[in-house]
Amino acid sequence: MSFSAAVSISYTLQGWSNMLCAQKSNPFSLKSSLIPSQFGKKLIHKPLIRYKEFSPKRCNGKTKASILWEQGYKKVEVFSKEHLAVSLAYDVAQLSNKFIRERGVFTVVLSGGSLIKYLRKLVEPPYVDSIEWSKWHVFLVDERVVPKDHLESNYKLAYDGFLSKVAIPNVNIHGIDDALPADGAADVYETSMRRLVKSNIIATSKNGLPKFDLTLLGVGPDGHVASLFPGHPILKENQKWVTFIKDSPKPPSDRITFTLPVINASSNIAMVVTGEGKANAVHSALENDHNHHNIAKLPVELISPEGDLKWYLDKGAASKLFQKKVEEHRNIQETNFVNSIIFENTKLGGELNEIRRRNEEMRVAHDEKEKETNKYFAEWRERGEVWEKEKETLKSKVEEAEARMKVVYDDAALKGKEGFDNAIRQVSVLLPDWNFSELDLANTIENGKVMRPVGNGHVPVELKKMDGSRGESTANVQGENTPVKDNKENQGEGVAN
Ligand SMILES: O=C(O)[C@H](O)[C@@H](O)[C@H](O)[C@H](O)COP(=O)(O)O
Repeated sequence: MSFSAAVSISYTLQGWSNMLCAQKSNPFSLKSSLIPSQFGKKLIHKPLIRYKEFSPKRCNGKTKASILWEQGYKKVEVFSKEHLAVSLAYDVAQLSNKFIRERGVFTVVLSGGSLIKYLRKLVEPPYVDSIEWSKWHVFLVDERVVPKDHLESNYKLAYDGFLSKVAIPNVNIHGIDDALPADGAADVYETSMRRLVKSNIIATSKNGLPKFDLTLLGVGPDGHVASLFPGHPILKENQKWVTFIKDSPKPPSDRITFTLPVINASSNIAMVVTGEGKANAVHSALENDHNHHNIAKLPVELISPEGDLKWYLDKGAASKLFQKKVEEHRNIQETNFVNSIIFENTKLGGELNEIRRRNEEMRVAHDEKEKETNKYFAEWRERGEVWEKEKETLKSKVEEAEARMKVVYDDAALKGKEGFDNAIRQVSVLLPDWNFSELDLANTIENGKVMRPVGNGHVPVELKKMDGSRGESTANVQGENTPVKDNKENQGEGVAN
């Protein structure tokens, strides 16, 4: 099983773009759900994918999902500190099983520093009991030239924190000869490595270099790895497997260290880096443009193994990595925001234009209606004037008719029934619209009044009086034989016959 296969992660984010879709619990979560859709195009929100080789152990307790991405050949995973230890133990156990199965041994190289504490899960169940510790051979990638029980000793650090708690035989823990000075200690260490290569405990790379199964490295804030410091000449060492340094910028000054080619010959390298102080170094290693050859590279940038390389980072160490992406993301958000405003404006502009258009339509319709109404009023005014004139004409005709009727009625009053019938005839001629037929046929004179039949009785006939009002007509017509004289007197208006 290769390192990459072993590095099965609990949750994997596919590629850079999807990194932006990480869960909120993740420090790099950018809440892509807030990204506004842009003109129907939505940023695709891919769910976290559960990796096939997911191990429940990796998600125990408060451990959280991590972010993984690959940039070129580099695998980088960002964890909470707890999850980092859980994940690292799982991966180391997988590699241990793989190499022990394939080679019968597992050669592991340790650096000093904080790395040791991140191996703490290996000394707990299930690993403490399940790993074949007896098959392990442990080496130190660098060592301070101090006694093994010295507080500065990497051997002591690793032994106290890890090696003494698992069943690795002491003979398989390869520390330096602390009785020797740095140069001697480096030589002896290399010699014993050569012996182990010969006996096939340590595998050999195609360049004839020792090929360790797993090298676990820490990184200094200045970008150093092992005891290979920035700008130091031993960075160029390509003959020796193990060299020494007597002017280490990080105390103590005297150290031995694996050379860069030996480190890079490893089958697997795990870079375990935590804390914001390492963010620049991590950024240089993972995001620097490596085409700029004239810029002096940090030692960490020179880690480029034949096998697999994986970075185990915490939020602090990874904090500079995402800036470009965060910036890009922010730009996208800003662009989307501006676009959405433009879109809204355009929409509102459209709506406004529509309202203006409808308003204009209504104004035109209103004007039309007003014109029609004015025309209508003008017509009616005109008609009214005509009617007024007609009314005047009619009035004078009515007056004329009334005057003549007066003569007729007066005459009728003088002549009684016969005179009345005569009057009716004359009035009929004068007022042809009036219906006098009933009157003609059925009128009778009762008590001196002209009556007409209604139902079983008779009612007085209404005729126009001389003053124009309606009333019981012919009050003066009292009977066929009523003397004309009396009628004339009753009428109160003498009319010449
Ligand atoms: O002996 C040493 O000083 C270490 O081997 C050194 O290379 C160490 O690994 C880094 O400085 C990171 O150390 P931290 O992880 O403690 O920062």
